[in-house]
Amino acid sequence: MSQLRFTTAGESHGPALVSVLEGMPAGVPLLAEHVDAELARRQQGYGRGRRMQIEKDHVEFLSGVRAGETVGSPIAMLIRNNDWKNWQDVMDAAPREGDPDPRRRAVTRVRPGHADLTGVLKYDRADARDILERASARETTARVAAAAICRRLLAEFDVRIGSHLVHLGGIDAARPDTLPEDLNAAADASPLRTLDASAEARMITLIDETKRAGNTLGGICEVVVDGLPVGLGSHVSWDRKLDGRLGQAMLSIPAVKGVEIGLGFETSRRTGADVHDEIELAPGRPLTGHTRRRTNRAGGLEGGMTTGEPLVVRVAMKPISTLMRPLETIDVAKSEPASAAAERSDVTAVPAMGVIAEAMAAFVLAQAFLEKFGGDSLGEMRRNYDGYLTRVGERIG
Ligand SMILES: Cc1cc2nc3c(=O)[nH]c(=O)nc-3n(C[C@H](O)[C@H](O)[C@H](O)COP(=O)(O)O)c2cc1C
Ligand SMILES: C=C(O[C@@H]1CC(C(=O)O)=C[C@@H](OP(=O)(O)O)[C@H]1O)C(=O)O
Repeated sequence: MSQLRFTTAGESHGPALVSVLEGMPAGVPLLAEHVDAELARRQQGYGRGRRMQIEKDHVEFLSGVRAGETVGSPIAMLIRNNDWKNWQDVMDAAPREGDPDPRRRAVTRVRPGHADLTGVLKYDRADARDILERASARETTARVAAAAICRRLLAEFDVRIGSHLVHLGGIDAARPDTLPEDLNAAADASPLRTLDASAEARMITLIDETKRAGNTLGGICEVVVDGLPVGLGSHVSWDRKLDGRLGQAMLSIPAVKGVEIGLGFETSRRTGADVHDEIELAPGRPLTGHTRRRTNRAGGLEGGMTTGEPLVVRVAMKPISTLMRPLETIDVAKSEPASAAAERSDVTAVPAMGVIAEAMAAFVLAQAFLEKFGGDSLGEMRRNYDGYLTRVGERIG
């Protein structure tokens, strides 16, 4: 079992979210503002609904951090839901049939594409609110908080994680051959987190039109990680392969339905000569053992291990399932056809999904770092890291 793990708790309209991260070494510099900066990035993105105007996510450390440094013990975090004050009576009371406020009635017109129907059947609940409160992507706030600490650890080893939106609702955003040095600074500067202003303008028009039609949109983000050393993960067992672990982490994000590493699905359409990355000597590149791939179609992974080239993962999100012009469904209380429940919703949340995908990558990579370099303190880990790179550097050349 990996030394590093996290768990989250909390309902979307409950008092707060909780995140507990265990296994972080002592000595990692950490302030609440590091976490808050990532929480704020997750809240961005044109196309989100009213909820994001209500929340201003802020972390409170309850344990594991002293005077701006981790101390090695579990780090418990609290993020309060501002919307709680508007929902407290709904969340505390049993639903009331016939109440004039629709929020106080049970959610029975289950939404196609959300967890509502499957959840009420599986957990034997009369009110789909008992399901949707936890299925909600509000939970990803707690993931981003835990991962912000993983990012702090990785930053100590000059690992940088960024993402940008490359597709929305049928419109591609151009991907420059050379990504900006600071990918997130460039992406975060625009409302949809693209690197293509002209495609983005068309996407914004599409979001506005889709909103007027009561419909929703999905899209794709690309996560890029640089600064990784060769050899994180392992080829020896299925559950140690880093590509498999990244795939699981990405697919656990609500509404994510596809993951590609490097060229991904495109590799199946090409011959080997146009897929595999030729290798050459490259003195002065310690992270790759002084070698270079002439291309990076593998996206930085071979045999379930990092090659030391940038890690490139694309993540696809389906359209949001709450439509303001609702789809047909059934009412599980009345056993009759109905229009799906719809109160408020995002039109699209793909830019936020990109930040969540970065977070999941940060967690999996921090796990892999700790497995490779171990250590109860940052200093111990650094000595192991330096020793490994020295050894790798002596192999070739
Ligand atoms: C950042 C983010 C925001 C989301 N916002 C909404 C929303 O406003 N309304 C909605 O119905 N689904 C929303 N979703 C998607 C649902 O949470 C998701 O579709 C649902 O939990 C069912 O899970 P599945 O799509 O993975 O099967 C959002 C997802 C993410 C990642
Ligand atoms: C609260 C967040 O996302 C929510 C995810 C979500 C869902 O069904 O997944 C539904 C919406 O919540 P509400 O029903 O309160 O409007 C989103 O706003 C968040 O990202 O912080």
